[in-house]
Amino acid sequence: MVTIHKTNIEKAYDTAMEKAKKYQHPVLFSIVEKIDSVDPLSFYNEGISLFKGTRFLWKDRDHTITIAGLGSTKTISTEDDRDQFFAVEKEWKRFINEGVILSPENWIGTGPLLFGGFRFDPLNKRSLEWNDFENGTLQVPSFMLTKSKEADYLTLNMLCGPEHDEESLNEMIFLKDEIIRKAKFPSVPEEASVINIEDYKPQEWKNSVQNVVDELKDGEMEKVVLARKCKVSFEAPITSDFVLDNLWKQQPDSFIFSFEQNKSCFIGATPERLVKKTGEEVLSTCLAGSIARGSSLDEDEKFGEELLNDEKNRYEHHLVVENIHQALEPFCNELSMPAKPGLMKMKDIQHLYTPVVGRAAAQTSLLNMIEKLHPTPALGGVPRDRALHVIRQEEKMDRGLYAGPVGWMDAYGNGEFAVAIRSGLLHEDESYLYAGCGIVADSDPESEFLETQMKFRSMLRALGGNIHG
Ligand SMILES: C=C(O[C@H]1C=CC=C(C(=O)O)[C@@H]1O)C(=O)O
Ligand SMILES: [Mg+2]
Repeated sequence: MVTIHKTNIEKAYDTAMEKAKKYQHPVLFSIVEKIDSVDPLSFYNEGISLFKGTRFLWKDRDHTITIAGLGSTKTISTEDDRDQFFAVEKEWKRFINEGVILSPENWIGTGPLLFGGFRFDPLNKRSLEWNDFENGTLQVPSFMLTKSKEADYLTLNMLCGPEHDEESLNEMIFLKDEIIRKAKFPSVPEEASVINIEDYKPQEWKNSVQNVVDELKDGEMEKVVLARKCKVSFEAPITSDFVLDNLWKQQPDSFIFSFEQNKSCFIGATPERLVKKTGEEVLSTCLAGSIARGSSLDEDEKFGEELLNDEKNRYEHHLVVENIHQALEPFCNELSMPAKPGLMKMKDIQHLYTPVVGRAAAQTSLLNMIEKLHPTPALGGVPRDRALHVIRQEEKMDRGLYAGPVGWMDAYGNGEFAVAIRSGLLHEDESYLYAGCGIVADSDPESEFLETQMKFRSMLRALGGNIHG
């Protein structure tokens, strides 16, 4: 990777051309600049005519960064389940090392950046609705807005090679300026109307929970997370812009993500961080154990206290804490977490929550940690492989990217991946929503079912479904 700290575009472009000649294939050319403030939703919406099917948006739950991408300069996808994280890392490193980045400073989340997600279980049978996504699907956008607390930045990524000329560079720069100019006008996404919401075989799901409880009572497993889906149909095709706009307003304290691929979009607002890396600093989150929000402040506090002292939920949570600690320990010089969980309150639900903070050892990458962390017992179970086997048998569905890692990483090793729950797949005039819960030997099928209903609410509301409050 050559990083040029001069605003000399032509000189940098010539360097990229020389590299392309040397490697005998096109290489990445990336330009980063500071820009005046642009609304990320307007930027995303501005891409609807030229870039629909290749857009993404990410906002973290701490409000430190928002990233929106349009177009695809490079796609890295994995078909093979073996070593998929290693394969992505290898291809990504090669791509950025061969390229040229023209950036005044190496700002976090700017320049070439890989955004995408991984299927929850690459070994499970695929179903048709997930056809637009591979096991791992990641992309480097062509135009990207990064909004941090300090400033807004615009990145232009393109391939430059023997068959590309300076004209394509000028065209890209012209297009970039046009997008920024037009994104200054606020966007108004097209509304959608829900015509039907269908729960998939609720009784069968409750029976599956009972089967799993019976198996857990035998004592060979400790926890299995079972999920179910529902299908929402619309009068006309639904755009991700509409759903994103709603999530943005309704779920300010969640990670918000949207990831378009061809005619599909995987979208959601999740409270759960898998792992974040900024320089050496590592953050992860244990999130498991749930209860409703109260209808008054008093009731809400009472529910919170109940959750903090509930043995079944504490056990559900404890298994996640233990597992995340074990997974991260080999990668971190320091690792700490509070002795007891606290509460994380979302609009429709509250959870037991334990933050984990660490300092990464040299050479540790985000993907190294994801490989060991995923799936945590908040989405898989304990022991992991046995639980995954039971999930395949009992759920009888394809989770796709639901409950998988979704997020980004930049060329400097910073990045963040969330656990893609409270999410759904949009496809033309249909949408599939997914929600699951941690089953332990004490679980009751009826209350677990009610818990999944609470977890559907955020997406149903964002789709325009009839939810009160
Ligand atoms: C599997 C989901 O939630 C997980 C995360 C938090 C709490 C959970 C629970 O209490 O069961 C789940 O482990 C979901 O939202 O689909
Ligand atoms: Mg639970």
